[in-house]
Amino acid sequence: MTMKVAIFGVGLIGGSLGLCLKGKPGITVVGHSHRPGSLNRMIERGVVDAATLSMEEAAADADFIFLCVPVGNLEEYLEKLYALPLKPGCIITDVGSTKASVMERARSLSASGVYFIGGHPMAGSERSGVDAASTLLFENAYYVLTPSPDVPEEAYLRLERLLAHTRAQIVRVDAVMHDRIVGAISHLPHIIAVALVNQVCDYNADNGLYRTLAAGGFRDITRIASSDPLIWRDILLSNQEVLLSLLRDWNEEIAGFIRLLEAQDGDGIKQAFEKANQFRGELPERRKGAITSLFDLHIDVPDHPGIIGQIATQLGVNQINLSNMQIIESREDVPGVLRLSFRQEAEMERAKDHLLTLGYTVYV
Ligand SMILES: NC(=O)c1ccc[n+]([C@@H]2O[C@H](COP(=O)([O-])OP(=O)(O)OC[C@H]3O[C@@H](n4cnc5c(N)ncnc54)[C@H](O)[C@@H]3O)[C@@H](O)[C@H]2O)c1
Ligand SMILES: O=C(O)C(=O)C[C@]1(C(=O)O)C=C[C@@H](O)C=C1
Repeated sequence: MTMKVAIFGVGLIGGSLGLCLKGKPGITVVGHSHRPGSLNRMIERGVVDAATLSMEEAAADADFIFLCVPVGNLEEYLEKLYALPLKPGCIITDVGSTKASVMERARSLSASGVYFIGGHPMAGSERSGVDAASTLLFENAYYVLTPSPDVPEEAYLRLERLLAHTRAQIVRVDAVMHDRIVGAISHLPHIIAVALVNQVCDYNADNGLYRTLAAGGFRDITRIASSDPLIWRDILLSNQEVLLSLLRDWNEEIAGFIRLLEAQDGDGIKQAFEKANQFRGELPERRKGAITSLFDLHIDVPDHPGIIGQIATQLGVNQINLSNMQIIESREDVPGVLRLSFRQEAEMERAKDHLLTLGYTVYV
């Protein structure tokens, strides 16, 4: 039996979902766009089986409908969809970065036999559009679902089964709680990144050295300032109350630093860094890649061409099965620059012994 999945808004997130679902047994993916120019691109990019400008055509007989449009357009899409004849049992879900407002609107629109389950994959990028879509975007990320209490468990489980193709971990969260949490760990950081870049720009635009010298720290903390302005306008407006309260707390945090500096309180500054180090060190590491591996080695390798090939060859010659290999771009959380992953602990131990005898520095 074939399942039809309709995706409205085939950009970064919609396109990535398409890549995860298209070609899976029994699944057909249809993409909808409001712009004629986008249809060919989504087909060329291979994220959907078919593309249409017609909402009716996309929604007809769909088993699942994903709304992947900007947050500010979700309500309008919901209203239009609920006015169409939808397949009984159809599940409508969204990927919007806020959940309370869309859940409320969906509640007011309910149609018999059609279920709305709010969704939000906690993975993304500062890039947007279908060209930025990736099969691996959701792998090992958390994917929040916010079903209202009247959604039958059967429907929830059906969506959960479909989303297994994303390889994300599904987590059920209350919509209001969701908005409070993502306000703090996603929306406020975007505001701060933008404010930081704008502060440097506003006060120093005529001194090119600021741009030249902007190194790792500035770039790390401001990557997300390059995010799509329209997408973020909608997200921030939709989470207004939560953000206003967080920004007041932020003012307090900054005022604390002003006081520490004015008082030349070195211990206080050190303590602030120690506290942040500890909390941040406890964040679970996110891993992306085709293979979920269990046993990892980190090794330091000298930076010269061919070294990675040599290590892979040395392991291969010794019949040690390597599952995955990753160069670690950001060294902040882990020692070593190369991660070697093994399915079996014994295999990892053999690799460690072998690499040690070859003189590498190895961390388990
Ligand atoms: N970017 C992220 O990191 C991220 C992560 C998780 C969730 N989200 C959420 O996913 C949704 C889509 O974001 P994205 O990053 O994929 O954005 P995107 O710009 O890459 O994609 C949005 C898509 O919606 C389409 N669209 C349809 N109607 C539109 C309209 N009236 N105005 C503008 N665009 C319209 C666009 O053509 C585009 O294909 C948003 O609700 C966002 O909050 C984003
Ligand atoms: O990695 C990024 O670039 C993101 O901004 C992703 C991010 C986040 O803040 O973590 C952004 C918005 C989403 O709704 C979910 C994830």
